[in-house]
Amino acid sequence: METLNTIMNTVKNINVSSVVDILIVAYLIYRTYKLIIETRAELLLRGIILILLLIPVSYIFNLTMVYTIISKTITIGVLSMIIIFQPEIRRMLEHIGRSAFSDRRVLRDTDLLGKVVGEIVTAVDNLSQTKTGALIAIEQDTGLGDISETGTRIDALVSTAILENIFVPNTPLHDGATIIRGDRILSSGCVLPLTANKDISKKLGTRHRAALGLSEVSDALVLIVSEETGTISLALNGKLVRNYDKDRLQKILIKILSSKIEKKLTWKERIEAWLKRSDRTSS
Ligand SMILES: Nc1ncnc2c1ncn2[C@@H]1O[C@H](COP(=O)(O)OP(=O)(O)OP(=O)(O)O)[C@@H](O)[C@H]1O
Repeated sequence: METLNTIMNTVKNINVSSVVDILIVAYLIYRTYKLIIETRAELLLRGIILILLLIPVSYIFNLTMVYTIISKTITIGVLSMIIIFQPEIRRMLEHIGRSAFSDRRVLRDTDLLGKVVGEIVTAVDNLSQTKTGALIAIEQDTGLGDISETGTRIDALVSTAILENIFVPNTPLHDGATIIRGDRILSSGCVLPLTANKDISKKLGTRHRAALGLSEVSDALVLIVSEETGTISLALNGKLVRNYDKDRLQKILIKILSSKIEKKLTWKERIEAWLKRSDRTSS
């Protein structure tokens, strides 16, 4: 009866600010869960939940030693988690920042997007056929300004010829990554953060590890051409997918980048884009 009264009192005290409070906390928990579930932190999270469940269990069954050890080490545990999950926490904060203040960095015109992707894909395909090692990061919402400053500024329109030229072996800019923002090549010879993921194949060297590393801390699309095999790979959100051919690569890049366009268009722009599309199909 007492419990019921407490519940009723709590329900009565709920007001707008408590609803907002609950919604914000629920959103933060959801985003954290989604981020963790996509990363190597998932197994660690399961371990933490198990340990946390031990607190009430040890209390109920009077397991004094277990209870004391877990409850006394929990503060150190939280601190360690912040250190261990630093990349994931950073990504989460960036995700939140991105949703709150969406910027206009990505290409907003479908025709231009098709052209830029076409230039990149042709370059990557040609580099793959000549087994020329390459690393290209396409910026999305996470700004890559700090990364681009580690290299040499190019600031040229994206073109197959320039991209191929950049990666010619033994030329000054071929080492490191090239960063693309919108329809421009921002800079080349950039240093990317290496992944600390121990699960990836030992056969993959630092080029692939650097691509994965950047994809873990940003939403960039990172393309890799292997110097050894000519294989084309794509790193995105901490995952590496290998063996792309020209068509598949073109499709996936258009799909991902155009989904960003749709999201960022205003209603007026959406209607204009729709009218443009129907004009094209009727003529
Ligand atoms: N942190 C980094 N940031 C950017 N580029 C890097 C980084 N580390 C290595 N690279 C690039 O990767 C090249 C070395 O590639 P390595 O052979 O180790 O990688 P790999 O993954 O085995 O690729 P490949 O199949 O092309 O040999 C370097 O010459 C440099 O251009």
